[in-house]
Amino acid sequence: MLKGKVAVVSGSAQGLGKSFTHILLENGAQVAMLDVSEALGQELQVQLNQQYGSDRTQFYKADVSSDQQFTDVFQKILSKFGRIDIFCNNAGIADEENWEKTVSINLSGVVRGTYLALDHMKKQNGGNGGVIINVASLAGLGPLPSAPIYTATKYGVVGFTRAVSMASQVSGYGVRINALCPSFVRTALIDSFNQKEKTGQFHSLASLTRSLMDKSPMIEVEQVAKAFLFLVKDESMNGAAVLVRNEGAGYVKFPTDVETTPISL
Ligand SMILES: NC(=O)C1=CN([C@@H]2O[C@H](COP(=O)(O)OP(=O)(O)OC[C@H]3O[C@@H](n4cnc5c(N)ncnc54)[C@H](O)[C@@H]3O)[C@@H](O)[C@H]2O)C=CC1
Ligand SMILES: CCCCCC(=O)CC/C=C/C=C/C=C/[C@@H](O)[C@@H](O)CCCC(=O)O
Repeated sequence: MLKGKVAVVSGSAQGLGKSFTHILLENGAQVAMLDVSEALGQELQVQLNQQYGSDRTQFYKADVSSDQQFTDVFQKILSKFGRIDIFCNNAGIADEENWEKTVSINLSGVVRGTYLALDHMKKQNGGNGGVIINVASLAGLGPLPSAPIYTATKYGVVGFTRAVSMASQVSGYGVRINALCPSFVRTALIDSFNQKEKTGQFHSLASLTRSLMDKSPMIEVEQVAKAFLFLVKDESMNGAAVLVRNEGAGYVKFPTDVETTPISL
């Protein structure tokens, strides 16, 4: 049970973030929801108040690519709930045309959220420790050719998570940091690969993405939420990247030595 724990989930107004919010509430936590979409966030807040009671959730509008907005909302959450134990950097987009925006949200937003959370949670600052979950993707483990920028941000999230989790452990922060890497999930974001204004110069590769989808059948948000909860609860998990596919979930075995084929120079 997570009773007495306070969680923050970014990008929680719909899709995966909404399912993470539900599973946290079902397990007893209080949840601060953060999203750039005020309409969807407020609508969800009303539903959750009816389902779980009015003291369990609070919605905050913020854009994770804005340092000012993220920091201000973080302070508001602390003022209301008094503590943060679980922090999920989930907000993300797939926009190859406006690629700098994709980097600002998918990678810089995750770094920003992780550092804000670490600063509050770490035992050296009087915090209680806790867990941070960064939402990457299968595209952070193997390339999605139609989306080089999306792929780069997700590789970045996996690399950042692995390094900062080690830094946290070695520094004795008492904060575990893990990455969640789902395959294709049935959410609004998945339509991005069909939209010319999002795919930009690689629109012609939509059929390649479709064939990858045929190989990795679509999963439902509830399947990913179970893996999310596992990473929240299992105290042995730090620096892990958990891949969630239709056939099941598992943590990635990264090589300790990089194998190379020699070349003559
Ligand atoms: N749907 C999929 O197939 C997969 C998604 N993911 C990742 O999961 C995460 C969630 O994606 P989905 O739920 O599928 O997408 P979604 O589009 O259903 O939900 C994303 C949410 O993030 C919010 N958001 C977008 N930009 C934001 C910003 N700048 N600041 C705050 N909130 C913002 C949106 O308003 C929306 O509510 C993303 O990081 C995505 O890359 C990873 C693997 C597979
Ligand atoms: C732009 C559309 C939104 C995409 C949202 C996702 O994050 C979906 C996840 C997609 C990733 C696909 C990656 C494919 C990788 C392949 O190169 C290959 O390495 C995958 C190997 C398959 C496996 O081991 O399951």
